[in-house]
Parts: sequence; C-alpha cells; structure tokens
Amino acid sequence: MTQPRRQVIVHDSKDALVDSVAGRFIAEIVSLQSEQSRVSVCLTGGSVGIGVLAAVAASPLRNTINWGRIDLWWGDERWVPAHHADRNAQQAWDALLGSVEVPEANLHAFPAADSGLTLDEAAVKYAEDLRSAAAPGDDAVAFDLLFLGVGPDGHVASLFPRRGELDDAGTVVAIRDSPKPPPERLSLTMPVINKAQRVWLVVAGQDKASALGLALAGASVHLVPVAGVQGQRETIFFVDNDAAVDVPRELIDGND
Ligand SMILES: O=C(O)[C@H](O)[C@@H](O)[C@H](O)[C@H](O)COP(=O)(O)O
Repeated sequence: MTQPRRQVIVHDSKDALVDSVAGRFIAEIVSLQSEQSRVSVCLTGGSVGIGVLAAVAASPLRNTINWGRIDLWWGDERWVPAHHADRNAQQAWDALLGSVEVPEANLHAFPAADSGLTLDEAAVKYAEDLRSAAAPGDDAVAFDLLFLGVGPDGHVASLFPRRGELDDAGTVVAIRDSPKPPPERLSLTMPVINKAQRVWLVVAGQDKASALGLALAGASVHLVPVAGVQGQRETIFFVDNDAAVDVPRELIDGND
C-alpha cells in the first residue's frame, strides 16, 4: 500500500479557503460517485466547517452531487436539544442540508440531549449506528471523506489535549467538562477518524497557528490532538495565511 499523502495548502483568507474547499468537495464527491454506488462523508462543526457547507450551498454545481447516494455523519456533537442553534447537525442543516434533496435516512446525526437518552447511552447508540453501517467485521464506517476543524489548543472533533479520550480504543466517547462549551459533547475517537480514507482539515485564524505548527513539526497527539490525525489515503490541511505562519515552509504545497 502506498504511503498516505499529506498536504498543506495555504489560502489567502478564510473566505478563499471555504470557497476552494467547497469546490474541491463537490468535485471529489462527483468523482467518487462515478466509481461507487454510495459515498460516506463525516462532517465537522465549527465556523470553518460550517462555512464550507454554506459555500457548497451557494455553488451552482451543488446538485452535480447525487444527494440520494451520500451518507452524512458527524465527527462530534454538542449535547444540546435537537434544534438548538449550537447543534452541529442543526448548523449543517441551516447551512446546506435543508437546501438539497438529501433523504432523511441518509443523515446520521448523533442523538440529541432531548432524545430521552443519557449522554452515555447516546454514545453507545452512535457506536451501534457506526457498527451497523460498517463493512462486515468492522466496528465503524471507514468514511470516504472526513472533515475536521482544529481548535486553538489543537483539538479535533471533541478530542482535547491531555485527556483520556485521546487513547480510547472504542469508537465513540462521551465528553464531560469540555474546555470548549458546551461542557458535554459526543465525539468519534481517533481510531475512527483515522479509519477514514481522506481527512480534510479546514483551519483558519491566527489563534490556530501555534497548534498547527507544533502538530506539523511532530508534537505529540496528547499535546496537540491534530498531530494524531492521519487518513488512510490522504490528509490535507486547508489553511489560511494566518493559521499557516508557524507551519514549516517545506511542508507547504503551494497556494490555492
Ligand atoms: O463541535 C465543535 O466545536 C467542532 O467540531 C470543533 O472541533 C471545531 O471544529 C473546532 O473547535 C474549530 O472550530 P472553528 O472552525 O470555529 O475554529
């Protein structure tokens, strides 16, 4: 098996980044749908991840994607009611999913805080959903494409530095006392993130520069969780100029 590809692509601004990634996303999904009957995509929360979805919605090419043949999952979720403004799935619906013909059955959102489940039961339920959609013998879906945002502390999904969840060998974890509000969340684990064929990280802002620079210079996953991210085929960091200031120059693949 060839070595997984890692790229850092720098954009002049956050707006340029989300527009470019939206275009690449549409092209990638159309290409994948020409090769396979269904495509699985794992979405992220965060302003840049949601910005990409809004840019997809604004694209005249958005319906070149066959929304009937794409399964959408989430990398993490805030433990809030189903239609709460802070909910990643609600933000994705508002930004894009409410504007395209994606069947309800294709949306695999985490249970919400008003689902009647406890936080721990919700984690178990999502793990069961991942397992039932996985290849035979596998414990979770191997996503064709998984998006991640990155926090100023290097967190991805809801996996934060120096926390036990980083070493969890399961598939879904319940998060309490999250450093990023709200305090209770649900998250995929690092093994499930890294099972994805393609991982696209979307990172903007000066406040991310240090964590990104540390991660790309080889810091440990416990210090900056983004350091532990590695897709099976590719890992692409889409960053704006502000977030790229501490990235070793030799790692930058040019500007989009
Ligand atoms: O639920 C969440 O909050 C996100 O999943 C989180 O991991 C986010 O992606 C990062 O905090 C980056 O957020 P920004 O893109 O807004 O910087």
